Amino acid sequence: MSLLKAEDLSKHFGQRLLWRIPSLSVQPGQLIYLRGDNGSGKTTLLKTLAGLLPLEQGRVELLGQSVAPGKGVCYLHQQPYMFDTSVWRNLQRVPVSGLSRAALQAKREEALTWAGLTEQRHQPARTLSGGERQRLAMARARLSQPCVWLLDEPLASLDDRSAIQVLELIQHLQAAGAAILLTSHQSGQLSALCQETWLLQDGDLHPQAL
Ligand SMILES: Nc1ncnc2c1ncn2[C@@H]1O[C@H](COP(=O)(O)OP(=O)(O)OP(=O)(O)O)[C@@H](O)[C@H]1O
Repeated sequence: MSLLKAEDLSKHFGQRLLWRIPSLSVQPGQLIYLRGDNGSGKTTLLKTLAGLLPLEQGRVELLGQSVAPGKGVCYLHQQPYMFDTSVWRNLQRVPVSGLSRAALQAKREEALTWAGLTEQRHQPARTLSGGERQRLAMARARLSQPCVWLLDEPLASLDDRSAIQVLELIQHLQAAGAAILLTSHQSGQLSALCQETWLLQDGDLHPQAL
């Protein structure tokens, strides 16, 4: 069963064809490393799969339904946006419906602990380190329980320790059955973890051995 499935995708900027992708699919528990040179179109592909950019043609479906931003698929930018308030209030800014106040509070606490940010609870989010920001962005996203995570350079500018912390969160999501598609220019840290690599090159998407 595919979680995310896309067919007949293409993207142009003006006359320039960025990529053409006949089909792709992502399964539960899959961790896929999307590679490609600068400018090959990785970010544009992730945003297209997240429903954040309009389709020129074809379709992108999550469990058989057209993708819609924020519904089951999340896209996280390499420099996540931080609301200009505390870490805790950043979690409070995420709209979550269908939970009692107490259950929502517990869910936020769990997300904070999951991301290893309990000590930073009252810290202004904009003062967090790069790794802490990435982890807070993941904790916020987790509140909406996406089943597909599209992570754009989650390890960029992180030292080894911070990268390991982020990778642990990614592995935890994967173990829980989420599908993760991520880009990175630091292949070394990913080769042991990813089941599959996709190379975006000259407008085509190629599955590739690591
Ligand atoms: N809105 C836009 N209008 C015109 N060109 C764009 C637009 N957005 C992106 N591009 C171009 O499309 C190409 C692909 O950009 P994209 O950010 O998807 O590449 P990338 O593979 O993620 O690159 P990097 O590894 O450097 O992050 C680049 O040449 C970029 O300048």
